[in-house]
Amino acid sequence: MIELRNIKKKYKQKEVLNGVSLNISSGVIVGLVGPNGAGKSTLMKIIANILKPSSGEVFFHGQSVKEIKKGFYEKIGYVPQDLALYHTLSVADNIAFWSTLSATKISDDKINEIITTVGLAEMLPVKVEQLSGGMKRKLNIAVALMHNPELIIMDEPTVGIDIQSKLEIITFIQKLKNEGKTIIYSSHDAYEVEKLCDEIVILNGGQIKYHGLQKELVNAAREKGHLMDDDSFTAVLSKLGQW
Ligand SMILES: Nc1ncnc2c1ncn2[C@@H]1O[C@H](COP(=O)(O)OP(=O)(O)OP(=O)(O)O)[C@@H](O)[C@H]1O
Repeated sequence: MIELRNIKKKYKQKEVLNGVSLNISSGVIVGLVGPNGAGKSTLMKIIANILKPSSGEVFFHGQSVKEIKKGFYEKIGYVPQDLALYHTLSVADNIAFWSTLSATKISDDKINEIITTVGLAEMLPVKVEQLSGGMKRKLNIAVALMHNPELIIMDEPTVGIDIQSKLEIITFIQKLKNEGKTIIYSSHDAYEVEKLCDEIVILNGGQIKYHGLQKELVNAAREKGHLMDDDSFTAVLSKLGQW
């Protein structure tokens, strides 16, 4: 579904991505992991076509995203790391605003469905600034997904929230996968990456150091001789700088 060919990205003189090539199949959840500053957010923005690479190309269903115009943004949902919400507006007004950005009309049924699924139906009249951190995160996800995209890019969507909200969001993402969505998911949380992701991509030093099944990651780390405190998934994710 998504193919990255030799993506490079420099911010001024600083090289962040240095030749990233990757294929992502439909219907999988891919965990994008790596140490702080590895370039995960940069790569996700490039896939979402909201940031241009310095060189290289992204293909969506075989077509370069440079050539796909408006239709591309209808097919993807991008959940940014920073909240993209109007804090002085109500939940309902945020939904109304974001739904107008979609080229195709989003039905009230679809909006109600997603707001109910993320547990915010009772909060529609409440201003965003009065929501808890977890509720804001859920709304941030909901507004990015109202148009029912087939590819979902989520950049640390659960950062800074309590475990209960985190579990609810995990359940919601599993539901999206069961609906056949393709999801690229960045997180530093070993628990949720292990629970959610079918495949793992490790980004470090501007390059992909591993792309394979999540279940095989611990074995791969052992075979590569990475030092781990134990054989847990958490131990591998805590040492990504070694890759
Ligand atoms: N707009 C920008 N201008 C200059 N440098 C940038 C810009 N955006 C990111 N960087 C730098 O690029 C590098 C990669 O940043 P990026 O946010 O993509 O990493 P990340 O893997 O998502 O990090 P984290 O896990 O901490 O969120 C960092 O060194 C960052 O400081």
